[in-house]
Amino acid sequence: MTTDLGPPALSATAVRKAYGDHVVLNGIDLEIPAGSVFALLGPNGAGKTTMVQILSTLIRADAGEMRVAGHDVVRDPDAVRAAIGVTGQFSAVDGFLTGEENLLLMADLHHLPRPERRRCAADLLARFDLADAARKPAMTYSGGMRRRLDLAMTLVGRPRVIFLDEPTTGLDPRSRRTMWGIIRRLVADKGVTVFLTTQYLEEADQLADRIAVLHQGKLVAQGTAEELKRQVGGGHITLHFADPRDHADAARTLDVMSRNDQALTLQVAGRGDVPSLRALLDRLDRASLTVDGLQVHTPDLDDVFFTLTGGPVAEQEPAR
Ligand SMILES: Nc1ncnc2c1ncn2[C@@H]1O[C@H](COP(=O)(O)OP(=O)(O)OP(=O)(O)O)[C@@H](O)[C@H]1O
Repeated sequence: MTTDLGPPALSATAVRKAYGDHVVLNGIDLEIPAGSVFALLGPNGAGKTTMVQILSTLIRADAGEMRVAGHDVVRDPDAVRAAIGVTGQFSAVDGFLTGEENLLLMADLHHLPRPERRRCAADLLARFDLADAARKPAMTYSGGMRRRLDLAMTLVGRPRVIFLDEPTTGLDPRSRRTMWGIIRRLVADKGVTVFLTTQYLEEADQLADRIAVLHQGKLVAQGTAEELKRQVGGGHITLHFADPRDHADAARTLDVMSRNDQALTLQVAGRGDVPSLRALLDRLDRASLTVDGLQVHTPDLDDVFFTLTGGPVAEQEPAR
């Protein structure tokens, strides 16, 4: 399908994949505009890697139509391979080679003209903050450096669509943020399309223009982070009381979602904006009840996942 923004960078219709009677993907439809970041969100075992492997021509789907960078995945896999880059859980980095050698090897594989090889390697090492470590064997790199090198190697071929399969799994929070910055710059500078898989709701929220939630072989929701959060409805406010009598009286006065008699807390529905907080506190004041403290909880993607799947983000077995 063609949109106002030109043909999508990636489209998929009714994609299905099963291993024996184990249905991993059960009718997946996707359309990703060029130059955007798309996040496929799901817990361990949801089928994210399987989807990436199918779209990047590594394995065949049982059914479905897919186009990547304008090419049919089944009929024209070579053209798809030439247009994409994939960094996955199994890195292409050779630990015995230095960062620079890894990049030069990649430049060789892509038949870059000789003078351009060194220029390309130097440029990528600088961009990915690896210049100081360029001459050290990759096996001495930290997890974050290795991921950055892996992504840099993918860029040597100037892909138009990049698949990042769980790019920050196992990284510490600081390395994760560095990686996020790199991914954002990649899209802003080069206009490439990023297909990202993640089990981190915050990562999808931070990076993606659009998010799809994969659960038991199906996409149970698609939209921007804001749209998904809206589906969950409002947030809630937790009120803390110091006096058990105030706690009990407030529980009778207010429309309470839940109460904790040990912690002396009450949860009430509400967006937590200033007028509704003022109204809530006025109501307690009029009843001469003293609130010790309060917390506002605005809905996040964790709530979305909980609402859509009826459970927390945890390892799951796809539908059989
Ligand atoms: N070659 C295979 N043969 C049989 N089952 C497989 C094969 N590859 C994957 N699976 C199963 O398909 C399901 C989806 O796996 P997949 O790796 O796509 O999930 P994922 O969402 O990427 O999870 P993770 O975050 O753990 O990588 C899992 O239950 C897995 O065991």
